[in-house]
Amino acid sequence: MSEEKLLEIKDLSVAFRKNQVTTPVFSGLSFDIYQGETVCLVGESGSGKSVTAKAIMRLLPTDSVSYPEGEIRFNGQDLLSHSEREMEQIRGDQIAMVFQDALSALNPVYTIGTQMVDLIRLHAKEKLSRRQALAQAKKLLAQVDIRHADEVVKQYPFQLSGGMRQRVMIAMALSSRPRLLIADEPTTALDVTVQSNILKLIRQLKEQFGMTILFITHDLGVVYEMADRVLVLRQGELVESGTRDEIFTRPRHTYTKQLLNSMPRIYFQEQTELP
Ligand SMILES: Nc1ncnc2c1ncn2[C@@H]1O[C@H](COP(=O)(O)OP(=O)(O)OP(=O)(O)O)[C@@H](O)[C@H]1O
Repeated sequence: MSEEKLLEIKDLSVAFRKNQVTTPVFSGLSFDIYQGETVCLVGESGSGKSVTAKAIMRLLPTDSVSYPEGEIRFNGQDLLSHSEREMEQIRGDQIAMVFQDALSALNPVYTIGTQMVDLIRLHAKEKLSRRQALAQAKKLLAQVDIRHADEVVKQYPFQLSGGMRQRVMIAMALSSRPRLLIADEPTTALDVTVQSNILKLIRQLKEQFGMTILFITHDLGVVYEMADRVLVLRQGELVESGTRDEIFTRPRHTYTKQLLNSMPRIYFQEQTELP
């Protein structure tokens, strides 16, 4: 991990507006993510994790959200002052996102191959033919351990299992070699074995490509497997942050302790690395 800050969030405030009533999600949220680390943002449902991710990507609905206030600096650039066009480039090339629900993120009427080829050509630095892009798509699928890429590119999203779809989403996210990957509950909908394989894959790809990861989850088991550092969010407030081992062995805040107490103890007894 380096000393260089890749993402700096300073005093970020987001509020939703409905029928002239403004409800804040958080106000004055601040945290940094350093180059090369995996930071897990953890908290119960409704605490503001997804809103944080969407604010970074500037994907919050503009009709119902008060314009986010504060600063979001990515690689030194202030994202909140970027035009939509500049953001499109950042989203495509430098920050990628993987969601929980791959089925709704993929287009149901196009094959995996067509969707990957279009995306790869869109973000390619030089002009690529469809054939060249298809070759790259198959390479990316191999990198996420999909062995029969020749068949998968011809399939539609609904024909793949949940785990396979999530691998495809990860392959698509990697296609532009992003510096930051935001993974929002990417394994929540998967069964335990598939979840564990996908988490392992994300860890391997991070090492291979030197990515920085913001990993959003409500599941402390996943945090334990993934995090270098942990941010604990409660009702829009960052109540505690620390290294993974600090959070798991010396939690300070009552809310963090409650979260840990709600985990099945057997989980941690099975982990051999726990100090
Ligand atoms: N489009 C929206 N309009 C109005 N309020 C919203 C909208 N999106 C989110 N919120 C509110 O913002 C708060 C934070 O939601 P968020 O989705 O970030 O929670 P979360 O921590 O990601 O929870 P979950 O794990 O359930 O997704 C919630 O109170 C939610 O109701």
